[in-house]
Amino acid sequence: MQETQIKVLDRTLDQAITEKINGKTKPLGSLGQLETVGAQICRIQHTLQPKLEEPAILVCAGDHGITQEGISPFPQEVTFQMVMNFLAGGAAINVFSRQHNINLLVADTGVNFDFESTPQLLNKKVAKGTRNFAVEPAMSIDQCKQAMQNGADMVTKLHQEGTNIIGFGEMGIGNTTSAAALLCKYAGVQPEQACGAGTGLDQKGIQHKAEVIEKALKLHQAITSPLEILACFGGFETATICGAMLKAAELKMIIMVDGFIVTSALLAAHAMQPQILDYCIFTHQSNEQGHQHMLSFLRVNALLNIGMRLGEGTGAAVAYPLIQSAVAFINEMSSFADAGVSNR
Ligand SMILES: Cc1cc2ncn([C@H]3O[C@H](COP(=O)(O)O)[C@@H](O)[C@H]3O)c2cc1C
Ligand SMILES: O=C(O)c1cccnc1
Repeated sequence: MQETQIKVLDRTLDQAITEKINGKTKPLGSLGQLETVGAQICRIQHTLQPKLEEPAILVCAGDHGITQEGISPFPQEVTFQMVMNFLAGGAAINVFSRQHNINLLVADTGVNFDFESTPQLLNKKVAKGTRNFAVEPAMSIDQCKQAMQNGADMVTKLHQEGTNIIGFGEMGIGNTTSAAALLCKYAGVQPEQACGAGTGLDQKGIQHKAEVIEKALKLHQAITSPLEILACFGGFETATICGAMLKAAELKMIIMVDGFIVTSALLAAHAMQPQILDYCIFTHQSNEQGHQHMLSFLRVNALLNIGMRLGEGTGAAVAYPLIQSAVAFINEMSSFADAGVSNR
């Protein structure tokens, strides 16, 4: 993975941005988080006329050795079956991306299946699934770096094609366990707080998942560097998304952060380069309980909290119109002076 260097945002336009927003025909602050997001996009793009161009969502799929521990109610083959569903256009993320004209890309980052080669599926397979982190690190450092580089390459290409806003999605049976372990390591949260139902575990299942993580944390307690943590507990899709996010921020793209799994990839990226947060819009708060711990650790608020807990990038897709509204009001709304409306 080539080193990325994310710039801390230039804040010299901050006062002009605030004045522009406060000059609009509305009571101060009355557009709430749309104002915060609009200002953030102005800052990222260093302009008072922000633009969203060629929005994209990149869904990364990968399989997880940790499924051997019985931590998901669904069998591993659902990962490749859902990839087929993405390619056929029938998954939730297909529907919402079509609805909002978002360019949807799907990558095999490490699925345990031999797909027929098709231009619709980006082949970024590092291996056919990670190893079981209850026994050994999920991937080697080289594999982790390879996945991160693959993510960076895909983002670079999209950037060259004109994309300036990107969301990430994932598919990988077992990946809520991996994400929970990453949450424990990066944020110091306890397994019971980090674990949730995932695709639908009952209370006993959640307890078992927490125990699996607790044992794995003990086994790998010597591991402390951000990259080693990602390699030990992450998935190929998570590592790919981590590298992709780092590159997106370096290229000054807007990053739409989805739910629990995608935020676990961001925890890794944040541990490597904390300034990445300036480029992130948190689209929704997942109902997977650990997600609230991730958001509090990062000290951020999400735009939506509507009980979603699917992944695939669906939170990013459904929140995209709100981001469009944030940009539209900044560009199109009249000021008190233009409209002849009396200000206080
Ligand atoms: C049909 C189906 C579609 C999905 N789309 C996303 N996920 C989500 O659930 C999985 C993680 O949950 P766990 O850790 O409990 O296995 C991931 O693949 C995630 O993207 C799905 C899960 C299923 C079953
Ligand atoms: O919030 C998520 O990303 C999520 C939650 C449960 C299952 N899969 C994904």
